[in-house]
Amino acid sequence: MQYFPLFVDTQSLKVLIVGAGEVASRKLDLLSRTDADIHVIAKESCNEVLAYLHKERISLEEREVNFEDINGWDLVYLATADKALNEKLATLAQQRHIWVNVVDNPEFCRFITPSIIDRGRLQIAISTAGAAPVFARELRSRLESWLPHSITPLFDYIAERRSDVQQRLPVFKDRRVFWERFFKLNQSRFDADTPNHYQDSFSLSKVKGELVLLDTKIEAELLPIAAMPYLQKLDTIFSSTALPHKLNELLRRDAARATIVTDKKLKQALDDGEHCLVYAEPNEINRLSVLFPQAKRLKMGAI
Ligand SMILES: C[C@@]1(CC(=O)O)c2cc3[nH]c(cc4nc(cc5[nH]c(cc(n2)[C@H]1CCC(=O)O)[C@@](C)(CC(=O)O)[C@@H]5CCC(=O)O)C(CC(=O)O)=C4CCC(=O)O)c(CCC(=O)O)c3CC(=O)O
Ligand SMILES: NC(=O)C1=CN([C@@H]2O[C@H](COP(=O)(O)OP(=O)(O)OC[C@H]3O[C@@H](n4cnc5c(N)ncnc54)[C@H](O)[C@@H]3O)[C@@H](O)[C@H]2O)C=CC1
Repeated sequence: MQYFPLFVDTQSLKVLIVGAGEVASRKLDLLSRTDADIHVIAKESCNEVLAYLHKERISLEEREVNFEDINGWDLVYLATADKALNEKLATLAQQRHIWVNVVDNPEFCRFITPSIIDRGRLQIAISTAGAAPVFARELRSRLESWLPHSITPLFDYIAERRSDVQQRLPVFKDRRVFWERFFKLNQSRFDADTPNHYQDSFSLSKVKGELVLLDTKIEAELLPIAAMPYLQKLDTIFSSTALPHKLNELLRRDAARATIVTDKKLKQALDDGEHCLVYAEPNEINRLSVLFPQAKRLKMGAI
């Protein structure tokens, strides 16, 4: 992973864009939605950039850029059509520890711009590490049509209720179960039923734990897609051997890990409502599937 995705707080972030052509205006379409202070320096500006000036969203200086301009910014975008100039300014920015993006030159980028699906609090960023921006754009259009715009107020609604849920359900695990129930009932819609789904998620009866069994002979990449929701819900993973890397990638990252499990301990965890995975030799998995007939035994291509 050469490029690591992270989400930057744009409040009081100082951003400079050099160049005000088509590409600069595309970056501005995204940046203008943030809280950042944006300044543009360009000899000439296209109409789209001027529109942001007229809306007072940016400040603009129409002139040649100079080396002293690359000072005192958090982020700098270089979008002039002059390759040598962009490279020189990018090198200066790097020397001054300013994060820099050169629109047509990943080699000189400290960070790159992803394709973004903007649903308010929900932000999805897609990158191909520069390999195929058009693929990123097309994946974005598919996700855009899949995620309704009403998901924006849904996440505002949820954010306002986080502390209510924390107070009403003091145990961490109960809160997770609560949110899982809520999203199952409500899906990604926000409508008149959403408050009912919210209340109903508190009152549903306590869910039972779940045991998932996987034997060491089964390769992670051959597991069916239907197995993924089980792997993503796990509270505890029991295994006396190291997990193969590919399997580990599929498991819920913050699940607890334990090496040895007694039958008694496993039963207790299930009674406590935990989702458990046991990864062990086929003989041990055979034994456990007799002992816990309700367990889901993962197989290649099917459950
Ligand atoms: C490395 C990166 C640096 C950066 O700009 O941050 C970069 C670099 C380059 N882009 C080039 C070309 C094009 N870029 C687009 C579109 C987008 N490019 C974006 C990001 C990025 N572009 C970063 C990597 C992102 C990633 O990880 O995938 C998006 C996501 C965001 C945005 O720009 O706002 C936005 C889609 C937004 C959306 O719609 O969702 C299109 C298509 C179009 O215009 O519709 C074309 C023409 C087709 C083509 O050439 O592929 C070229 C060749 C220039 C040349 O040949 O002259 C280079 C340089 C090179 O490849 O060396
Ligand atoms: N148009 C596109 O879809 C893509 C373009 N690119 C590349 O991105 C770069 C920018 O593209 P466009 O926005 O289309 O170019 P453009 O020519 O429309 O805009 C360049 C901007 O930089 C300014 N500028 C140039 N020299 C300057 C200087 N010395 N001081 C201050 N401002 C200066 C110009 O006044 C103008 O505002 C180009 O290198 C292009 O090859 C890369 C990917 C896609």
